[in-house]
Amino acid sequence: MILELDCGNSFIKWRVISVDGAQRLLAGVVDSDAALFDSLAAAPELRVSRCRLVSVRSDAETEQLVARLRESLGVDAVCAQSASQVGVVHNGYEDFRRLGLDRWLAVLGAYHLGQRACLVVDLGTAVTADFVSASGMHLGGFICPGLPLMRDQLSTHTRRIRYDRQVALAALQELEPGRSTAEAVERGCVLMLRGFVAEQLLQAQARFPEGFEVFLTGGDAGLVQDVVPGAQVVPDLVFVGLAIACPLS
Ligand SMILES: Nc1ncnc2c1ncn2[C@@H]1O[C@H](COP(=O)(O)OP(=O)(O)O)[C@@H](O)[C@H]1O
Ligand SMILES: CC(C)(COP(=O)(O)O)[C@@H](O)C(=O)NCCC(=O)O
Ligand SMILES: [K+]
Repeated sequence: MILELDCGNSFIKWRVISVDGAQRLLAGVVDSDAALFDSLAAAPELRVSRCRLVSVRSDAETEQLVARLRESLGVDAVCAQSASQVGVVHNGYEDFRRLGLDRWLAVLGAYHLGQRACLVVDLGTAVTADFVSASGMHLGGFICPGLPLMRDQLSTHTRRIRYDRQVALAALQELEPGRSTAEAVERGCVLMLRGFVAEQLLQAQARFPEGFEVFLTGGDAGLVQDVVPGAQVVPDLVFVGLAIACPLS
């Protein structure tokens, strides 16, 4: 079995696949290393022989996780590294090492699945949009705060924006003008995300008149899905790219 990890700024997405990559056996989302090891310990008949991961966390945090994986599972995790090119896909950053590895893998995964120009939007702690041309040139992208950051900044920098988490979840049942603080903030922030995605779509239409695929991924992809009716929502997009960047021969 292969254990795959996508370590974002807020959550670790993990999954276990068969060695030939054909079957997805287990999967989960956890908010800490400790919770990851608890989930793995509770998994029935887990026999991990290989591990690969991508992390946008600090090198120290990533090294600590790799060490714990070695201790508890006896595997040496292969970590995705920055590259200026993988196959025909070229990294478009001035310094390719500065492009977030999750973005790079999502770009690789999207181009692999789409085989033509792509717009890739990843909605997590931060929201990122990346453009890839039909020939595989990554043209760069945009970064803005994601839903958790927008909502936290509002409560941190105001005195009276306060409401509880349960109320927040209920507020997103619809997007009518809010009639409570929770509704006004939650819906306002979701409309920011939706407006961002709509703008990226316009940019892709102008940049790729010959047509393009839109890929949405990340924990909040569902909140913007209907802004782009033809979009493919691929929760595992980073893992698709991880398998390409880190083949386990
Ligand atoms: N089941 C879930 N578990 C955790 N976060 C979720 C879930 N469903 C939606 N979300 C949303 O997804 C966001 C995290 O997305 P994710 O792509 O995991 O972020 P990151 O990669 O930055 O850690 C959360 O802030 C939350 O708004
Ligand atoms: C933009 C990000 C913070 C997104 O992280 P996430 O929301 O997935 O946790 C991450 O890709 C990152 O740290 N990037 C480095 C900066 C850059 O891509 O230019
Ligand atoms: K993201």
